[in-house]
Formats: sequence, C-alpha cells, structure tokens
Amino acid sequence: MALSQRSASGPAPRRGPRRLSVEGNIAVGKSTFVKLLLKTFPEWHVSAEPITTWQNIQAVGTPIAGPPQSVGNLLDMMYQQPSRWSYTFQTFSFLSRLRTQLAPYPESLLQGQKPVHVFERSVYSDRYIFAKNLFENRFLNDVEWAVYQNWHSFLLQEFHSRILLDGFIYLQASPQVCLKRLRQRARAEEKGVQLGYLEQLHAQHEDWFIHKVTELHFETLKKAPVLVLDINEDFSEEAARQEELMTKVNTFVKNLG
Ligand SMILES: Nc1ncnc2c1ncn2[C@@H]1O[C@H](COP(=O)(O)OP(=O)(O)OP(=O)(O)O)[C@@H](O)[C@H]1O
Ligand SMILES: Nc1nc(=O)c2ncn([C@H]3C[C@H](O)[C@@H](CO)O3)c2[nH]1
Repeated sequence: MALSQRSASGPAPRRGPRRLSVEGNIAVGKSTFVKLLLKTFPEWHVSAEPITTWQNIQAVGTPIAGPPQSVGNLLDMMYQQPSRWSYTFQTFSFLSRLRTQLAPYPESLLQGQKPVHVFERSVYSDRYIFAKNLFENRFLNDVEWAVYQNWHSFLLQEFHSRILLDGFIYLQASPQVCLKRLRQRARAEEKGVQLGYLEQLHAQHEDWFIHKVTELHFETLKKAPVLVLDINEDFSEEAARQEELMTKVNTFVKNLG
C-alpha cells in the first residue's frame, strides 16, 4: 500500500543533505572555490581534504602521556619515494576520505531548508584519479593495484548507502595554469612536482568526467551528474564571474531533486 501511495504522488521525498564532491587537479583552486561556495551559501557544509592528517601521521597506543607524536609526513614520503610509499599513501588517503564521507552530518546542516554537504575530493578520485595514475606509472605494482582495488570495491559495496554522492563538480583548468598556482602556493612537499605529473592527472580527470572512458565499477557512480566549470581565469576580483559560477552550482544542485 505504501508503494502505491508513493507512485500516485511521485517519488518519496529524499531525506538528508545533497552530497557533492569537488574534484580537480592539484592546485587548480578547489579550496579557493569552496570558500566562495561557503560565502555564497553559508548554510552549506564543507569537508576539506584531510591533508594535515597525511602530513602528521600520529603514533597510536604509545604509553607516553601528552599529545600524540607525529611519526612522519606521509605526503612528503610519497613524493620523495613513490615506489616505496604510494601503496601506503593510498591506503591512508582512502581511509581518511572514507571516515570523512561516513561522518555524521552536523546538526546545523540538518536544520537548513535544502542542506548541501560538499566534500573536497572523494573515495572515488582516490581510486580513479590518483591510484590509477600511480599504477599506470608503475609506482603501484600489479599486486598492490589488485589488492587496493579488491578492498576498495569491497568496502564501497559494504558502506554503499552511507557514502553515496549525488554529483560531482569538476573544476577544470590547464595543467600549465595548475603548475603556476602550485608554484605560487609553494607547499613544501610539492617542490618536485613537474608539469608532466599535472598533465597525467589532468588526463585522468578528462577521461573520467569529459570523455567518460574510465572504467568505473559502481553503477551509482556511472550515473552521477557532473558539473564542469572552467576556472582557468582568476575570478578573485571578478564579481560577475563569481556570480555566474555560483548560479551554475545552484542550478546544478536544484536539478539533483
Ligand atoms: N581562480 C583562481 N585564479 C588564480 N589563482 C587561484 C585561483 N584559484 C586558486 N588560486 C590560487 O592557486 C593556489 C592553489 O589554490 P587552492 O589551494 O585553492 O588549490 P586546491 O585545488 O585546493 O589544491 P590541492 O589540490 O592541493 O588541494 C592558491 O595560491 C590560490 O590562491
Ligand atoms: N598520491 C596521491 N593520492 C591521492 O589520493 C591524493 N590526494 C591528494 N594528493 C596530493 C595532491 C596534493 O599534493 C596534496 C593535497 O591535495 O595531496 C594525493 N596524492
């Protein structure tokens, strides 16, 4: 009976916030863009990429009193010695992203009329951008890639409904523009990043979001809507461009239902 009532009045209203991931190359401007989102839609909630967790791996279970000690900077180790540390990095980046996607919504978000939760990158870009690229460069060997994909698929199937995303915002800029922004930001661990690496990551994004040739292993992911925004231009002083970008995001979110 409940089913027939639903079909008579359209689909059952969905509960919970719309969940979006902002994707894009290194230093394309995701954090900057997300700040603009929050300025425009202050009632939305953003989960930043957990980079400081990767830069300060905490010792666990040490008997010493006081705050946990950092035992290493895994981001730096991965860039310094990718063959040795890429697999370890991907296990930890995935785990921290999974935790972020599983975390309960803040109470304030649930009180909003149209709650939206925005993530900076996702468990999906962990696999279909970064891990895939490391494998294609042989920084993950056949065994590591097979093991990674095995537990990635298993865990995503297990957590299925709790980690679903409603859509992706792909921030697009040329690798040259990303390199300029990366150099300007000057994050210590990224000193050795060259144009070639950004070109590879750009190609991975384009394959997934534009050419749609990346083999995806989750049905919901194949169907997820994608909003592509060109952010080659500096919009920091351009109010009209900012408004144009925010209108596109607003329309995209509204169309998610
Ligand atoms: N549209 C833009 N025009 C010009 N500069 C920008 C723009 N967006 C961001 N920047 C600058 O580029 C640098 C990188 O930006 P940001 O930290 O937002 O990138 P990100 O995509 O979040 O990086 P990461 O991939 O490391 O998480 C910063 O110095 C920022 O001020
Ligand atoms: N290898 C690798 N795998 C990931 O899943 C991943 N996610 C982010 N990064 C790097 C890019 C920036 O330097 C920095 C901040 O985004 O961390 C990653 N590197």
